[in-house]
Amino acid sequence: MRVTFSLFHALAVLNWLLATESLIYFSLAVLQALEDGLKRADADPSVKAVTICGENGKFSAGADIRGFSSPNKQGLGLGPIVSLIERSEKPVVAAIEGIALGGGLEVTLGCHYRIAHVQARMGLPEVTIGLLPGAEGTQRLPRLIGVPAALDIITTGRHISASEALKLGLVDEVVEENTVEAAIRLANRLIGQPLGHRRLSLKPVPKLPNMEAFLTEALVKVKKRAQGCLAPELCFQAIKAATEQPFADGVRKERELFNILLTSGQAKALQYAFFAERAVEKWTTPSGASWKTASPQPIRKAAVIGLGTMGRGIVTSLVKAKIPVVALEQDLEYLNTGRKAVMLLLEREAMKMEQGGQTLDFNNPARLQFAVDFDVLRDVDLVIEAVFENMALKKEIFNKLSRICKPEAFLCTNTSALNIDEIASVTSRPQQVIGTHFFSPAHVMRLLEIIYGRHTSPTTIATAMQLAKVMKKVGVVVGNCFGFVGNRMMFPYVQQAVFLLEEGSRPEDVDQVLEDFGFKIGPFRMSDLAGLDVGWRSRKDQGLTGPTLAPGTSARQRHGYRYSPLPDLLCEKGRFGQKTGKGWYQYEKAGGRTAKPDPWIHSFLSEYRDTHQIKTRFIDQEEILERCLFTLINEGFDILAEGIASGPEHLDVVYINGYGWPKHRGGPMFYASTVGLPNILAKLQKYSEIHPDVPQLRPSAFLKKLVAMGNPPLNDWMSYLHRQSNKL
Ligand SMILES: CC(C)(COP(=O)(O)OP(=O)(O)OC[C@H]1O[C@@H](n2cnc3c(N)ncnc32)[C@H](O)[C@@H]1OP(=O)(O)O)[C@@H](O)C(=O)NCCC(=O)NCCSC(=O)CC(=O)CCCCCCCCCCCCC(=O)O
Ligand SMILES: NC(=O)C1=CN([C@@H]2O[C@H](COP(=O)(O)OP(=O)(O)OC[C@H]3O[C@@H](n4cnc5c(N)ncnc54)[C@H](O)[C@@H]3O)[C@@H](O)[C@H]2O)C=CC1
Repeated sequence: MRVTFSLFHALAVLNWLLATESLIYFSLAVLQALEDGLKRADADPSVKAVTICGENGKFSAGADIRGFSSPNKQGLGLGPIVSLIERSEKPVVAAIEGIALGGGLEVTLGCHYRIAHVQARMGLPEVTIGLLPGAEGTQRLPRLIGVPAALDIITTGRHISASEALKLGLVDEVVEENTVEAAIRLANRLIGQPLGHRRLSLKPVPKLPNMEAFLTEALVKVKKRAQGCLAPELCFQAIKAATEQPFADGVRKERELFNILLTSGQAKALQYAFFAERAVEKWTTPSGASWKTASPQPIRKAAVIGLGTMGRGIVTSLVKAKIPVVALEQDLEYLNTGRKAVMLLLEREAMKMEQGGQTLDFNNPARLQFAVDFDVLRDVDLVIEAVFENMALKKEIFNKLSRICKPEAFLCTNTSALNIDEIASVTSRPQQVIGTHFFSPAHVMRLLEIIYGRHTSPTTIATAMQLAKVMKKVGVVVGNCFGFVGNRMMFPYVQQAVFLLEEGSRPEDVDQVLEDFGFKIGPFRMSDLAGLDVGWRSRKDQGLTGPTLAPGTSARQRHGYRYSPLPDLLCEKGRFGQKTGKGWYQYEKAGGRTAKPDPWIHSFLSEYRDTHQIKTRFIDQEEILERCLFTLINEGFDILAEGIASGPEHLDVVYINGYGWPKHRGGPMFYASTVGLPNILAKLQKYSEIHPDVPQLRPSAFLKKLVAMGNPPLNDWMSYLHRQSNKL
């Protein structure tokens, strides 16, 4: 950031570079230089007006987030600097280009006027990193744009466009040309004019006829959206203070609330998640392939095969990303059903986009084409297969694709668990075969698990990662194993949930504990939503249930380990979840969404326990939480040890973006580090002794090693993988 002194006697401009670093966020040095520059401008009689702008076309991304966890908390001095700007007797104009976020936007609120470039984005995203705008932003913004708009921007942290900012009155002017020059021109025009009415701290908060009722209702909404996250509610409290107290008292309240958040575990977890998401972009594989050296290929046209639950969402995402797409089904009947579903999704998306001033063009056959004939795939650059989860079918499709598609085309599978190498083996181009595992609903969920096989080339991985970015998804590169990262960790979690039902819990008890922990939905609500038949089909294919099961197999054992047939029994009764109106819960109708505890399930479980002579016991919340979460985490340690993921942040990003893990708890591996690895190990050992026939409860060797090495911080875990430990 720099301060530009605009001289009165001519349009000569003195540029004063405040920071030698070209960072877009504040360091302590930038803040110091900003303060010094302002003081010098005030003291210099030849300076008549001041313009503040950023370097390299970007105003500022706010404070350096890493500074919040450093001992000398960088950025804490910004509030007084914003006041200093506001008090200046010389007009100060902000020239906003690129981004003005967090403390960056708060600086502009101290300025007397704000000019933004038409492509600039603004926002106060502190809430997303567990904080609130602590440089007096919660007090100035409501005074400028009113309480409802300020509440929306501060409690959601969303970015707004320059045109929205202009409508809200957040900026005074939007320009298409050089913003700094426009700001200097304005600054020169303002010289000598009164500034009192432009100082936000002196203005009252605009009144609403029903402020109290509005705030009461708003708090309910904020809390509902927050799902256990502290920052949105404290943002609300700070804004409420602006409506009730004079500016100085409001600022004191803002500081008090900011300090609560700053020292909370939630802020640490959310800031960890911010950097984890960026760290996974820099992918590497054990063979040495890396984002640094691999170049993505352009995708000018794509195809999706199968327009079921997943295919529909994938097509929608591709259309939204402006990639022309061919959508293919097995016959005309399926095609028509799929087409209707896709069009409905696109219409809804178009409506949402229109509200934000954007358009979505999908009625053009050059953008979206429906077909049943594989021949139309000859010119596509990339295919995403999303047919039934069946290896024989997937192999048939890949063999066909390999023969029909042009040699350079990439072949992707949306399988949720199957072996990528086996699928690739039937093609003549295994180096261009990759798993692209979307999550349901695919046009909404941000995660894209990208699974490389033994022969997958670095170019293919880079292309899939680039595709994720274009589709506005978070790509996470992982290795090939049954269930990859996400589902492999999910299996023991769901398995424990079902075992708990056998032992005495009810679906709603287990779900409640995990939802209270912060999951968007518990494991049983989630199974009902995804469809119980999906897992049933997979278990039948694995020979765990169904006609291929060896006669005489014990009902509750497979391969010598504990097995629960409960989900199979439900499917045999046609209870597939929401789609059939009955699953672990009952619904108002087939396709219904509101889960109600089902007395039928309660008596079914009771009969089941009687049949298998299981003594029902009361299971407390602690046991439910520990058995579900610690087995999931335990599997995560095995995944790391096997090199399936290159670091714990990969697992955390997968869980936050694909499985509804509460972001303010930082992901399962971060959570494990906060609980303490010795505690997790001790609990797993305890439960494993009670249930020796459940291998998933046996502590991972890597977890044991980390505990033996003294419970190192999460950042260091991977360095212990290949180190010898003589303590084991
Ligand atoms: C900016 C982006 C939109 C850019 O996105 P994109 O182009 O996609 O690039 P990225 O890959 O995301 O980022 C590139 C690169 O930059 C890194 N980075 C980006 N922003 C930051 C940042 N703010 N800090 C650190 N690093 C950042 C990013 O990690 C990438 O690097 P890599 O990881 O190496 O790849 C996007 O990046 C974005 O959205 N950034 C975050 C923006 C944000 O959240 N800003 C808000 C920050 S918090 C803030 O600004 C608050 C304040 O400034 C308030 C000051 C505190 C005042 C406190 C006063 C109260 C005093 C009370 C205490 C008193 C004590 C007492 O009295 O006792
Ligand atoms: N449902 C979910 O939540 C998730 C599913 N997946 C995976 O995505 C894939 C698809 O799953 P769903 O969409 O749920 O299945 P689905 O059963 O809803 O849809 C599959 C579609 O594939 C079509 N199809 C079958 N054979 C075909 C062929 N030869 N040619 C063209 N189309 C054909 C079917 O007609 C059907 O419309 C599976 O591999 C599944 O494991 C992955 C993530 C989540």
